[in-house]
Amino acid sequence: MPPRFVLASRSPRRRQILELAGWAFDVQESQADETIPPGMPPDAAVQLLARRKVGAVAPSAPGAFVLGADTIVVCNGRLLGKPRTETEAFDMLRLLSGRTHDVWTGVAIAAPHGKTVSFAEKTAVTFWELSDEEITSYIATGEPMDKAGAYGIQGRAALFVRRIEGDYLTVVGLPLSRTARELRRLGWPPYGMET
Ligand SMILES: Cc1cn([C@H]2C[C@H](O)[C@@H](COP(=O)(O)OP(=O)(O)OP(=O)(O)O)O2)c(=O)[nH]c1=O
Repeated sequence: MPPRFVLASRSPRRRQILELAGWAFDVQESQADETIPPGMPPDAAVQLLARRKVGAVAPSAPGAFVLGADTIVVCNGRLLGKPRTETEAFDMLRLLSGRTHDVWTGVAIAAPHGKTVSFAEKTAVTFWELSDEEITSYIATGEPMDKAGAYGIQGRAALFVRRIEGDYLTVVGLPLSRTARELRRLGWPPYGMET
């Protein structure tokens, strides 16, 4: 039997991105601690969290490829995760206004033979200046609350973006082309299951 592929995530975006590759996969929510050790650089932090997400699911998916990912926004040396309140979302968007920030996504993949690899990708995003009214009406859409940096580039916040440098899908939560290349080295998709 060919190995299964399990996406360890509750994020609908990651599922949709992975669907672009055309592989059959299952989704399993992972409950992992998302606290980052103070002072850890962002590329290491997103890989650590992605590995934790994989580690929470892998024991219940023996013999499968298990993939987990984590996204954070870094602006002016501050690491921004998901906002806990609308006030926090406002402060994050105010910080991002008129500036260039980095979006880091870490990916971890556990292969059936027991090895786990991880990597991180970065995309730089530049926002136009945002007025307080723009920020307030964006927060009222509800879009910011489950997203790192309090915005979703794939939604209304597309209107905030002046330029990006890097893979767009790194911002949405999964750098698909790099992921596919890493997976190929680990033997996915198996012979005969290529799309
Ligand atoms: C910056 C940005 C982030 N995001 C999302 C991607 C991630 O889902 C989320 C960051 O939170 P994560 O903790 O990376 O992921 P999650 O909690 O949504 O899902 P899981 O841990 O179960 O895989 O922010 C966007 O959808 N669009 C964007 O433009």
